Amino acid sequence: MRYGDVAAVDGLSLRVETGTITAILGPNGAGKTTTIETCEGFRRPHQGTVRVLGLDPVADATELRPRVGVMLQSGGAWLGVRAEEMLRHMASLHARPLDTDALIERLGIGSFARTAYRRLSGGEKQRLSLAMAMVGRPELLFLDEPSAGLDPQSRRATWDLLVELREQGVTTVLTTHFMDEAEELSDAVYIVDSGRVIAAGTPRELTGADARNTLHIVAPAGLDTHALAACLPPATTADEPVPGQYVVTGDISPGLVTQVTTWFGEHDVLVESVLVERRSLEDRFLDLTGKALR
Ligand SMILES: Nc1ncnc2c1ncn2[C@@H]1O[C@H](COP(=O)(O)OP(=O)(O)OP(=O)(O)O)[C@@H](O)[C@H]1O
Repeated sequence: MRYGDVAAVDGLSLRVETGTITAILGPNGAGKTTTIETCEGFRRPHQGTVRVLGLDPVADATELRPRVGVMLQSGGAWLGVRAEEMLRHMASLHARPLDTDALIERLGIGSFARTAYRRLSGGEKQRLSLAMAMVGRPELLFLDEPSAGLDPQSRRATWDLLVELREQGVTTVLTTHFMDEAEELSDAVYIVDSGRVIAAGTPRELTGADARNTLHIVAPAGLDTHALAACLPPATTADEPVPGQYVVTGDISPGLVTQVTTWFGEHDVLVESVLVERRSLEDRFLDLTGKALR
């Protein structure tokens, strides 16, 4: 996908399994919105192929629209319409809508149900947009930054709803800047940067097995870290960046933790604390690109 000379999405390939939550994670300008809007049929790709539920999102839009719920980054409602009116209108367009009252309750829409769309706060608009995307009981949900601007309580309510929908077989594709959202909610994560997928997998795969974890040990200062490293597997490092705080990096397995604490014991050193720090998606992103997500 190009905007003039800008290649916003270039050779990006992703596949979403039915009944899962997939997160497209990346920094500003990575191409997340362009990707999702292309899947929604709002943009026609200059090259490549997009199939959504086996259909072409542009050519088969009429067939696809009733089966797909879309939450845009902004807009999607008339300025003067009241929040509840808009949601009930959306529900009336679908054959088997969700229980609108229950949705209003779950997403806390009741407190602004009679407020005109243009007067809603950012978070209120966000919650209404989410409800509008879900109310038609879609097979597939596209959510562009669903929890941007939400307070922690609304974020949690949103996550719980998405998990429930997954239990009912709904497939969700969402974009996010939030590592915890991707890590906690999604079955698959695509990390994108500069319009390309730079890593993909389950959150566990991305942060676990092949990612380097860290073991932090607090113990008396000045121990010989070279001697410690020499006892450990080849790809493991041992340092004392701050006196009395030791850091071991590598594939931190239960066996390695035992090896390290045994080494301290053999040197007659009482360890004060041992902490295993798992690499987060943010660390992984930094490893891959050298830049922070936000
Ligand atoms: N309508 C447009 N005209 C020109 N360039 C655009 C347009 N929309 C997006 N771009 C450019 O395409 C690139 C990808 O933008 P996109 O909105 O897809 O990124 P994003 O990952 O969703 O970012 P954000 O997290 O900020 O929403 C950016 O460089 C952006 O400046």
